Amino acid sequence: MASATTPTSLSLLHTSSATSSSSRTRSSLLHLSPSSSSSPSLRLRPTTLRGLGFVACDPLFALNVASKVRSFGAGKGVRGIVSMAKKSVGDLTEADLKGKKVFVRADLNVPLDDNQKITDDTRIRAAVPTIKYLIEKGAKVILSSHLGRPKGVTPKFSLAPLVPRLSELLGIQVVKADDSIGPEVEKLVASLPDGSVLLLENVRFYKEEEKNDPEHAKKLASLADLYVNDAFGTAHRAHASTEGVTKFLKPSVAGFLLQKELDYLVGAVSVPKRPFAAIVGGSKVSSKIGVIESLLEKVDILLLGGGMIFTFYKAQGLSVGASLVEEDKLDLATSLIEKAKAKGVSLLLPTDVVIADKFAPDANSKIVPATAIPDGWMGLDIGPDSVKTFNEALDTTKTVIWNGPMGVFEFDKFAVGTEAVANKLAELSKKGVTTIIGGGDSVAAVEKVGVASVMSHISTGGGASLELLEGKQLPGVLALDEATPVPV
Ligand SMILES: Nc1ncnc2c1ncn2[C@@H]1O[C@H](COP(=O)(O)OP(=O)(O)OP(=O)(O)O)[C@@H](O)[C@H]1O
Ligand SMILES: O=C(O)[C@H](O)COP(=O)(O)O
Repeated sequence: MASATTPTSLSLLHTSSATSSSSRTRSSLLHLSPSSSSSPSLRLRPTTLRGLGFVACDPLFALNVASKVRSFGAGKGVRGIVSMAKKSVGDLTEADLKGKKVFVRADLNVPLDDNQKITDDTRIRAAVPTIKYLIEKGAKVILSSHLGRPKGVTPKFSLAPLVPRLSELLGIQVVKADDSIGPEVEKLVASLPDGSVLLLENVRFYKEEEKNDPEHAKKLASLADLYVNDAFGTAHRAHASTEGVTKFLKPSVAGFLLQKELDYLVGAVSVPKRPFAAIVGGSKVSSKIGVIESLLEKVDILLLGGGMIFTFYKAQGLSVGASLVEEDKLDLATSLIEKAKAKGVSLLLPTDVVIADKFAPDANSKIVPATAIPDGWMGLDIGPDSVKTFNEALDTTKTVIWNGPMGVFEFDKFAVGTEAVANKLAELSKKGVTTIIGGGDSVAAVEKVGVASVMSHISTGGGASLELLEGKQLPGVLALDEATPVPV
């Protein structure tokens, strides 16, 4: 169990001087002096972080890594190591595509307001390059997606509101089917001219979709000659339109968006330019255990923020007032700290926090050292000293991945730490650091700050990006055809 005593001089996290089999270098020591009345004295000893070596790659991507790594990260559009493992839509030529019916699974699961207006079209825009490539090569695109989690046919989850924006972005009128299988759809498919797009109705209107029913997959597949999966956000689901259809359609290849997501979330993360830092925030440590454990195998620096830090503080014997704590995860927090130490990863926890007297946008707030959170107050953001330290650590890096906000960024008063991280990453990105925003609320934060366009990569996946960062393999990706190996 964690010690319940408050240390007088707490080394919140120190890195190991132990050497490991990896040639990563690490050092930095974060000292916290709880006796200090203002902010704790904090010293990040000069780091000697240098990008020296590689970590072990996921087996799927081990092939040819060494030869590809030199070119990786040269900029957007680079075909990195990961995309080499799966056959790509870019491998299909005009001869392969002209006049062919191509079943494209995209993730067009976009937010709609009460008037059925799209409030964020990112996922539609992200699907455009693959569709454009196909229509320019004379293919007949049969486009499919889910929207929401309907139980049976539900008009408010129809894909109809997406047609105008899709047509506008593609520069052609997209035809919409009222179903995703059946004779009416078959008729529409038969009448498609080369270079056109037919949007099927929400594939989740059939329960067989999520059950990955083989007969249903066969019906979807019967509409087309070949298959392109570009639905990264749904690639962690083994559904009929993401996995099942691949059994009946050859070739089954990856779209450009799927490739790019894998290039960054697996490629850049497995073989990063070093030093490599991860910033992990969000509400609970329990939902990020897999991500933290997996990243500890790969990073040189790990910065933690968000609600989860209070479980770490408590595990270290600090008082956390009314802050969010997962009592049953105290041992886990301690073991993650130990693991970081053993791996030689510099794990930095915030040294000061913004506390509030209630969980509300208009709460009274103040900045206190992490060691001095009064009873009844809750930490809702990281403080300015922490931002400074995080920035200093980030200044040493060449690759950064970020998942999860630093505080309750939905309330302006407690959005400062999250926005500071977003701005820092934008600054680093402009200097050539590879910056990857790993989905979920951190994407929303980056967009709120208006720096989304400068990041190296912003994931369109929530659950899918988390699963990838946990080191899991995605069924929608695994089902695709292997690429022809490239000689080393
Ligand atoms: N100190 C805190 N106390 C309570 N909640 C917090 C704190 N810091 C951040 N949060 C909340 O954490 C939430 C995000 O946590 P979550 O674990 O869902 O992160 P995420 O990875 O960005 O999202 P997702 O899992 O949807 O991809 C936000 O709603 C934010 O308000
Ligand atoms: O929004 C998402 O994360 C994807 O579209 C997947 O949706 P799902 O969680 O309903 O499968």
